[in-house]
Amino acid sequence: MLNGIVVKTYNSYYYIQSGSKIVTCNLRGRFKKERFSLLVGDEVIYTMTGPNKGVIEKILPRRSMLKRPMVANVDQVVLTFAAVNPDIKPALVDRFLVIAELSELEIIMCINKTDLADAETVTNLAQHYELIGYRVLSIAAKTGMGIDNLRSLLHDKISVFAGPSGTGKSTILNAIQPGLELTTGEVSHKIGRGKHTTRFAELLPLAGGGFVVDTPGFSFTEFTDINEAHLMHCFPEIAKVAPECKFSTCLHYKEPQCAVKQAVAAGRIHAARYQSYLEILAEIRENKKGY
Ligand SMILES: Nc1nc2c(ncn2[C@@H]2O[C@H](COP(=O)(O)OP(=O)(O)OP(=O)(O)O)[C@@H](O)[C@H]2O)c(=O)[nH]1
Ligand SMILES: [Zn+2]
Repeated sequence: MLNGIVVKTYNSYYYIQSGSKIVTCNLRGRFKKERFSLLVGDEVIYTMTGPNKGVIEKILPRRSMLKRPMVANVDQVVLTFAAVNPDIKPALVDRFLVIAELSELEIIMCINKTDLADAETVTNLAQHYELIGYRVLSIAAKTGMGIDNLRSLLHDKISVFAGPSGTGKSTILNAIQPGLELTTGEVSHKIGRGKHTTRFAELLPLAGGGFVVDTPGFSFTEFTDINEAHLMHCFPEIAKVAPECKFSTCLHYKEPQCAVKQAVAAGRIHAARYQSYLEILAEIRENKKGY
């Protein structure tokens, strides 16, 4: 019995990475009967049936599951923004943060292209998110600044990159390990992967251990899978204060004696973050009306 991780699926075959080798496996019939969908990222036990060929005997329990893209056992999301070009849009950052929080993965924020911005701008940006409690790395993929740091955070983990277009996701990956390229938005359009073609993500192995998902996560920022009451938990600084609100059902909107609104007025919660919260709350309500 051997242990491995599914790095790719293709035509009912599963490519299992075990140490440094790849074994092509299929599933025992009983799994097919159970209609179990084995995902990239799943850990399995297999036996060899020939040179580089095997059969999957057992699927180990999943630690996590990311829906977009569908990958099991992802540990963390690296949210990439650019200090400039394209300039950081705080409201867009907040939307990405909410979706990342929904996935319940560890979040690493990367502020890239710091070579193009002045030091003070970068420090202020980083501080804004650090104060909320996020881990922020200021990097420049082009010059290599901060890349060693990021590489060490990816070690032995399964990581997915996400962030607006043009912020440097592919460049960062290439700086971390030349040749390890993300399948970017543009590329997938070029080869015609429309929304009707199923496409499964793959895991790209990192030289020192760990994997990166080959396609960026959750780029469509719509809030369909979330309810109003849960939204505050995607804003750590709001969730922290919320228990002090007069009403336990407080959505921190029009309710009286709201500790969140008081914290905003006192400057303990950033007004722009609260604004993002209200905007997303309104969107969730709008979506609900459509049902
Ligand atoms: N000056 C500077 N330019 C950078 C840096 N990182 C990336 N770029 C440039 O920014 C542009 C976009 O980089 P990509 O790596 O393609 O960005 P991406 O996030 O993968 O973009 P999408 O594929 O659209 O999602 C390219 O022209 C890169 O050369 C950096 O640290 N500094
Ligand atoms: Zn409240």
